[in-house]
Amino acid sequence: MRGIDFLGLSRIARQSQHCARDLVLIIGRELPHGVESLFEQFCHRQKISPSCAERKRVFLTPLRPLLRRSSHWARTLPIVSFDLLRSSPVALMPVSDALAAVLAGAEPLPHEMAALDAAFHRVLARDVAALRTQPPEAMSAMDGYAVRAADAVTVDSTLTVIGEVAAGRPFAGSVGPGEAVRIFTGGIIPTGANAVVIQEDTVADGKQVTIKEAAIAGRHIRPAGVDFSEGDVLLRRGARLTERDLALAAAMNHPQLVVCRRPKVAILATGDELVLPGSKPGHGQIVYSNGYALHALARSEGAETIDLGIAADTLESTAAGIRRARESGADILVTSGGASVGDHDLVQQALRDEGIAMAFWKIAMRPGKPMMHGRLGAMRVIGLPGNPVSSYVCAFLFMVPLIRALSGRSVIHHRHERAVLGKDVGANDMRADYLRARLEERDDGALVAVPVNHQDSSLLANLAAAQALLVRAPFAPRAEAGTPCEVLRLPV
Ligand SMILES: Nc1nc2c(c(=O)[nH]1)N[C@H]1C(S)=C(S)[C@@H](COP(=O)(O)OP(=O)(O)OC[C@H]3O[C@@H](n4cnc5c(N)ncnc54)[C@H](O)[C@@H]3O)O[C@H]1N2
Ligand code: MOO
Repeated sequence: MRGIDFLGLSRIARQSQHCARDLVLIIGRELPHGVESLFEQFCHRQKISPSCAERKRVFLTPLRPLLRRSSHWARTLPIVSFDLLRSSPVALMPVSDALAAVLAGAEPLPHEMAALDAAFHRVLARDVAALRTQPPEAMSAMDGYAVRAADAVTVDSTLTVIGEVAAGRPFAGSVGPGEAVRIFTGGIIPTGANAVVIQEDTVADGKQVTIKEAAIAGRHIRPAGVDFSEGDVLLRRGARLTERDLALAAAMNHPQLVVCRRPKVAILATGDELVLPGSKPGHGQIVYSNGYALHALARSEGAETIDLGIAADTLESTAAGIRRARESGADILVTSGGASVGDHDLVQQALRDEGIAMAFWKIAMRPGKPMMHGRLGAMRVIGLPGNPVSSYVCAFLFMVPLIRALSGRSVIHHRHERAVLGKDVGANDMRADYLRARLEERDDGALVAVPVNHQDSSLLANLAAAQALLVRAPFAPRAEAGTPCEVLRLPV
């Protein structure tokens, strides 16, 4: 038997139990000879049953039969997979566990004041109550005449105009029997009047006005407080302020609002091969693209971004980039590239040298398997894979909710939407799949998700053409066009 012993197996199983799942599968690409008996010994010592019954917490199973199986449990169980042939087992963390790890302890950043004109898209740190009643008094909704309805129920009644009220210029007197006051939209209804007759329904003649359409009590009058009353809480903590919210806050008489500080996201690319767009790439060079999507995505979520440029494929250069991120006071460091297992993939080592507390490396997802996450002091680190689609998809799935949580937003998760498959998809393996898909609308209004033909994680043209990620759970069975599926809409 290669590479696995009793202690190794125990370590794997202990690690697998740390992911706080009710049920865990330990999966080997193939099970080395003898591992079953080790597993039985392990289960015996841990007092867990190695058989397939419902009470068990840990299963050992070879991958192939599992993939062939389409029974309910194989499709729906959370999976932690370990390569049993390696002496140091490597876990692929389930997406939901990885997201929980990224979001662990992510509290809203400290509060600050923002003037209204700088508060667009900021996140409220406190509920906002109205400082006044709106409108503060009954107001006219139209240009016309404020009257006592009882005096103007008959067509052709003639009233004496005793004054005028415009927005901001109230009428000091009161309207008595047989009297009217000329009024304009936004004018305060004078005492005594209880209706407005619009000017199109009147004939004016000097100080006299003749009513051509019977008045109705309350007509064209906005009662005091019809919009809101002093003390009403109309904007809630955690809301990202829209332009409509800003107008409302202004009407509530708030010149500034208490918001959460924006997260600072530092972005560090790695790779000797990268050259900037517009240059003349040499043989084997690749045009840098990931950062453009990452900066824009982070900013559109309300973060401030810091560009740390491109580190060379050396530990020194990568570590220098990481230190610049710390010096800049970044809340989040996002690296791209160098996350995998190649000789030039140095990000993990550089982060470890800088003292990172690594939470995970490798997720059971496609694209994006080699993503890593950890903390360097207060700074959260998301190590994205270099492939452009992997880097974007991971940023969308993990960086965005983290930015939202630190920004203080009450809704941080992407919304899964129901759709139907636009074409057949094959059975999935142990990694959750995030297929780039176009969205179409069927005649009956149903949303149809059509996965693009080529899903390779280097294909930016396909990513740009997609409007959604079609989510396929680990071990999802083959599914035919027309069957329900779940999608995450990509930002527009
Ligand atoms: N033996 C294995 N090889 C690979 C594995 C594995 O498990 N075993 N995983 C594959 C997967 S999945 C991914 S994803 C990639 C990720 O690798 P890295 O994070 O180390 O990325 P790089 O090697 O640095 O780059 C990959 C690819 O992307 C290009 N790149 C990188 N940064 C940028 C950028 N800022 N703009 C545009 N393009 C970029 C880079 O030039 C490479 O072509 O590893 C697989 N390999
Ligand atoms: O999983 Mo990697 O992210 O395919 O390219």
